[in-house]
Amino acid sequence: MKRLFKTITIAGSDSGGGAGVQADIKTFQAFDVYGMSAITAITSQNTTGVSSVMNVSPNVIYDQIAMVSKDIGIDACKIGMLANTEVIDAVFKALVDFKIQNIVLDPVMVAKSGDYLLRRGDENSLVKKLLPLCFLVTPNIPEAELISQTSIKTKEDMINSILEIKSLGPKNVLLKGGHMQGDFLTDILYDGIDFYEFTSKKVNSKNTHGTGCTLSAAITASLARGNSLYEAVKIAKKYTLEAIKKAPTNIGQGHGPLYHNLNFSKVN
Ligand SMILES: Nc1ncnc2c1ncn2[C@@H]1O[C@H](COP(=O)(O)OP(=O)(O)O)[C@@H](O)[C@H]1O
Ligand SMILES: Cc1ncc(COP(=O)(O)OP(=O)(O)O)c(N)n1
Repeated sequence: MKRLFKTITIAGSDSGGGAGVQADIKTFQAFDVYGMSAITAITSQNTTGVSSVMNVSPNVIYDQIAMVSKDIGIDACKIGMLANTEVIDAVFKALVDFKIQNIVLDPVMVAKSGDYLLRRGDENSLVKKLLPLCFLVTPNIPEAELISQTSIKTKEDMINSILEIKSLGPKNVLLKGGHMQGDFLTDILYDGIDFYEFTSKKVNSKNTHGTGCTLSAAITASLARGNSLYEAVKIAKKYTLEAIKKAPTNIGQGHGPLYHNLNFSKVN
């Protein structure tokens, strides 16, 4: 009988299917882990932007996490869109109450379309409450600039920002370089001792909606499967790059989604 590793995404729904819970569940499937969700918000979204958002009540978010924790169990947990401080508080309580481990936080703040997904001014709640609980936090460049209160233009700036973020409590930091200029993109991982660089050629494509969600969900799935953090990031980068390269060209008029249907169940 087959046994599956169990993962949850605590994130918002993207009606367009390219980011949020939809991207995470597709990614979990590609890694052959059992995917569950605690939906934090319903966004009316397509490849061009977000038109409306309905936040799920903090009690219901807590309850979703409680129900799957008590019955099914969670090997690794990805956190994406949390809309405001009340939601952050409910998620914090559930993570503590149910002693959830292997927490990967993608500190989602603004979508590629420019729409705010976390209420402006509530970033500090995310930092203060959730960062200390995280096994890994995966900011992009603008998120890292905001969290570390530094400006990032160079690799040295990336390192300084990472050190600042690490001092806020997460066990490990992965600063994604997708927003940097140049033909090559470098993500930098810091485990408190060493820095590891993951560099790949930049794919010239506008179909990159949901790259951050996909990467963090892939890391979560790979951790659940028992890989080390370094291996998990390496495999997740490979998956995300492949998914960008194979992105379909007929989905929407704006930033289209990635191609998630890759079999990474045997990649270790
Ligand atoms: N055009 C691209 N070509 C190759 N890799 C990319 C490209 N854009 C982003 N990535 C990679 O996708 C991941 C997500 O990056 P990033 O765009 O920085 O995050 P976010 O989607 O949260 O803004 C990173 O590993 C980054 O290096
Ligand atoms: C519901 C929801 N969650 C997260 C995002 C942001 O996703 P991300 O992977 O950062 O990709 P872009 O939106 O920046 O392309 C989202 N849009 N919706």
